[in-house]
Amino acid sequence: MIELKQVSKTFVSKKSTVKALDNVSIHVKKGEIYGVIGYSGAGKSTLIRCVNMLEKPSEGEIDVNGVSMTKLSTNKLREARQNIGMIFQGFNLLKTATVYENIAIPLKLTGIAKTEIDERVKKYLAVVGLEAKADSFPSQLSGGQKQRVAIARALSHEPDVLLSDEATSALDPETTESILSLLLKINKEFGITILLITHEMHVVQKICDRVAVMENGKVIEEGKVIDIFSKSTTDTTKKFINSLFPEDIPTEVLNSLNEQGPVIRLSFVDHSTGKPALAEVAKKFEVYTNILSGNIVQLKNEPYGRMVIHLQGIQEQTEAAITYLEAEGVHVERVNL
Ligand SMILES: Nc1ncnc2c1ncn2[C@@H]1O[C@H](COP(=O)(O)OP(=O)(O)OP(=O)(O)O)[C@@H](O)[C@H]1O
Repeated sequence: MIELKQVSKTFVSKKSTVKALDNVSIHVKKGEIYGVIGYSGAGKSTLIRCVNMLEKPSEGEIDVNGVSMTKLSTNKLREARQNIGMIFQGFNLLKTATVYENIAIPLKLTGIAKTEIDERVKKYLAVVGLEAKADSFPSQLSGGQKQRVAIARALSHEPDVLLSDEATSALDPETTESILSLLLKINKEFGITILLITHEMHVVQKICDRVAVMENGKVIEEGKVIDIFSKSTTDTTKKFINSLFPEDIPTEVLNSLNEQGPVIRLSFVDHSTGKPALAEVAKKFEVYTNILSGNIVQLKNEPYGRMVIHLQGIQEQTEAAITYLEAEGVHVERVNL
């Protein structure tokens, strides 16, 4: 549905040259929610802005729903953009227009008949749960409500693709949850393909099917969210995942525990793997298992858990326990400093 082929973007000014995108290739499939995560300056905004040609790539090709965006004339590009909705961190609503008008005005500009506009505004305000706010002005709405208006405005053009540029970054945690649920709902109900950029792993965890991790303009890891969680290879990706599993074990405690037996980090997909395997360890081997921290997060399609455990016992037994856990499909990492 969205394909970036070897896309690069270089910003050149008198003072500097910045390669914001460096040979990026990703393929977002029809109907999926695809996340791009990275720290500030990684190139995420440039990437998403290239998809609808708000930014023109220096090299490479971009296809959206079979249309080669990089080759379109200005007129054709305007047409193609109708098929690509976009929502922003700052909502981008017209302050002096009502909620109704914020959705209706852009529709009018595309030449849609008045009755059809009225139908669409009402339909999509209902989808985002804001029928009662049609006559309100943006200043009378909360941040979450403003983002809902922006989502209704994007949907009213009935696009195949929705681009989300840090749409929840300015919202509190509870409102973020409700907007993420809304994005899931519209993805499911309308089959809209969603490409989102974020710096919050929580957003990827909750709603994405696949994810690309960006650093210095490059995609450094890419794949199904569950695979990135369980098999990440780069420090940057690990840091993003670790943000969901705070461990906070003081250095002194860790050092003193390691003297009495290994401290290990277990990760597992599905509840059925981690905890039962640990219970078996306690039965089968002469080791005491002491849980130092643990958390299970719900990914879009499956749960993923992590625990930090201290195994106390003679080395032969603790090593046998680790081998057993690995054989049971639990990923084991030693926690040393
Ligand atoms: N119009 C521009 N002119 C010059 N440099 C730019 C321009 N836009 C972005 N850059 C540079 O390109 C790099 C990538 O920026 P980009 O905004 O795409 O990153 P980002 O991952 O979205 O970060 P943030 O979350 O902070 O916006 C940065 O070094 C930035 O300074």
